[in-house]
Amino acid sequence: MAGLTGHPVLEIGDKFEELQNNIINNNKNKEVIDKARLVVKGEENSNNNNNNQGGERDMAPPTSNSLHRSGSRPQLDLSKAAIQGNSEERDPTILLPNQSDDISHFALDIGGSLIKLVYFSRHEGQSIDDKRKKTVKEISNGSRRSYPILGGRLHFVKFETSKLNECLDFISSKQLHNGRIDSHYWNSEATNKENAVIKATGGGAYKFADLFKERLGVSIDKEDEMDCLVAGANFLLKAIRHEAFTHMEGHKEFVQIDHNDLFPYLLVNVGSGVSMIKVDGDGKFQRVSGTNVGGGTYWGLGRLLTKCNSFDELLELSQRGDNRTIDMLVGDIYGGMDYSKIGLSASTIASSFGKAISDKKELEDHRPEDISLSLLRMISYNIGQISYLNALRFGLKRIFFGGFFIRGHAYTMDTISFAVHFWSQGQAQAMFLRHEGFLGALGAFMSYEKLGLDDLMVHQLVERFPMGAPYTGGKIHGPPLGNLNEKISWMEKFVLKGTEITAPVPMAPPGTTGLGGFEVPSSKGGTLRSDASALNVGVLHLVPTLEVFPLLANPKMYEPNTIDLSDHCELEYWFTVLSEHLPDLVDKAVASEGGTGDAKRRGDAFARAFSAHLARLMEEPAAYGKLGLANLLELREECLREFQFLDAYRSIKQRENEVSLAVLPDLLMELDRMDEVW
Ligand SMILES: Nc1ncnc2c1ncn2[C@@H]1O[C@H](COP(=O)(O)OP(=O)(O)OP(=O)(O)O)[C@@H](O)[C@H]1O
Ligand SMILES: CC(C)(CO)[C@@H](O)C(=O)NCCC(=O)O
Repeated sequence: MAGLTGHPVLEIGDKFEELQNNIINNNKNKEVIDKARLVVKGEENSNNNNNNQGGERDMAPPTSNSLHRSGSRPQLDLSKAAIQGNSEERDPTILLPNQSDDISHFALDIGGSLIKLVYFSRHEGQSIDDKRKKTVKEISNGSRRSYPILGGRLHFVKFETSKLNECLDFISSKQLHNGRIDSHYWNSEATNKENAVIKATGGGAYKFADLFKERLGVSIDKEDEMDCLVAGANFLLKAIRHEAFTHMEGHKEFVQIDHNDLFPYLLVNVGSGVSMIKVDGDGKFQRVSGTNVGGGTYWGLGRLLTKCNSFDELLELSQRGDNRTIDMLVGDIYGGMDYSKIGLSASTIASSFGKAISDKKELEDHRPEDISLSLLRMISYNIGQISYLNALRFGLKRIFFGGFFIRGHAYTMDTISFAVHFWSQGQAQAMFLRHEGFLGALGAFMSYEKLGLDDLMVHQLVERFPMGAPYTGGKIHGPPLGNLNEKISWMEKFVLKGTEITAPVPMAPPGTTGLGGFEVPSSKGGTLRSDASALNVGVLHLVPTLEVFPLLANPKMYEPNTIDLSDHCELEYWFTVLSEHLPDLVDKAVASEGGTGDAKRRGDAFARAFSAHLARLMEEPAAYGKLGLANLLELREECLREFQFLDAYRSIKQRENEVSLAVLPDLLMELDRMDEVW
């Protein structure tokens, strides 16, 4: 890996004030000030009057509008990216030598029902004092420029649009609108909100523009919703390994997309309303249809009919429902018989809600559970059917479904898949996306001129799940836990609650009777699991320098996970191995941190977090996407890192090193004494 040898390592800001003064005195423009803040380490001269050290530099008062506030948007330039220093390091610093500007930090999709937010953060621990925080110098045309080192994560968060204030508070609390989360140490002017512009799409980008200006002092740069949906979908399908999956009769299967054979496809975004878009390439698409019977209809009508207080409650109700009490089946009409001549079984729904009339029952005579299921089935099936008809119109074989109505919900996906399969007689395929509801927000995020994200390859994005993931089923994302202590107390709190905490369970596959007849979905647990923002979607780590082994015949299709845990025997075996080994690993981790009381507390919290992940995955192996042994081991490492165990085997290594060093002189002498034999 190219290590940029020969380029001196620079540090930020040491000569900022001095340069700034010079520049201001020289009446240069504000852009120069921004660039001048990145100064060569070791070249600080004695005239440097800047007393600021380390983090204090961040507090430098805003003096001008930063580059990323200007009309020309920032870029994340991944060209010539390389690892800085020792490439053997576990978490080596990534250099983006051609990265000059700050990058954008967040983008929004403000829909009729939900607000989706995607934001970027630098790798944890790269604080102002971090040794890894460096810049590189490049001399071109005789002028010196320095560049910050990037590498970071994409986070996904959602809020209800009716609770816009929660979203504004979140943005405020993380200072996203000030760009502070990442850029502050090389761009303190970011606190100047004047001219700050954020990208947003969805109707709310128009509707709430004034509110954003009022509350956060930022202007909204509106991006077209369809453009964003398509850009987001294309990015996910190309850059994320196993983003798409099929879901038939309770069985989930991840699909590896061939980049050269992606287009054309039909994208169906099931939000409050439904958009159907024929996608022919990057930026090449046509909205070919839509329907106003969508997620908003299910939630709106369902709320009126069942008095549910939340979408999740309504969805949960459906799990205990029996639609046969309310739907009119073919068998109800044909005296229990199939109408096989036209391919309809007795259990096929002939008319959704049809029995509500013939039984002459009032609303209160029906169980809310049955109403919810019937409604869910009606809407999902209808969407599947219309989608297929549009695919047929344009000869498309693949249909990708996104939007938060899907919500990773087994019954919804099975119903849509069934409709597509049934009407196309198996010729078309319904596929779902793990980042289902975030297409638009991702598209808006990527619309900051050129971020370089679209150039990322599958192996350069690694998805990780935070320690809280197994616990947060069904909840809309709240403010994240800030520091280590908060994380530990959070884990302790859950243990205190004891039996109330159960690992999330999947919804059992619905029974099907073929030919369109659906039986009651059976449910293992009373609670709806797998919330899309908290569980199915992790944090995407951008590792732009990762390269696959160059001699691979087909790097794009290379699968690093040689042990596939979708095989149940493998799964059980490895889960047992990892669970049994856990106490020993905790002991080693605690010892690696000196065995202090604090280390023990962190060790306990780690064990709890990792056990919760294991329990979650044992019940739903695909909860975090396709699962291989390598993912599981990486998950364990990530958990250790979350509780600040950098190397659980450190003390063992130390001991072994000491012992080795003690015998080294003797060994060398012995080698010296040996005759050279060639
Ligand atoms: N917690 C939730 N609260 C409300 N609706 C939810 C929730 N979770 C899932 N949904 C479903 O997701 C739908 C909204 O999906 P999505 O966020 O993709 O669309 P939107 O952008 O709000 O709508 P549109 O694109 O039509 O403006 C809702 O109509 C509802 O069916
Ligand atoms: C109006 C939008 C695009 C807003 O996201 C969406 O809700 C939608 O596609 N509704 C369906 C409208 C129709 O085509 O009938």
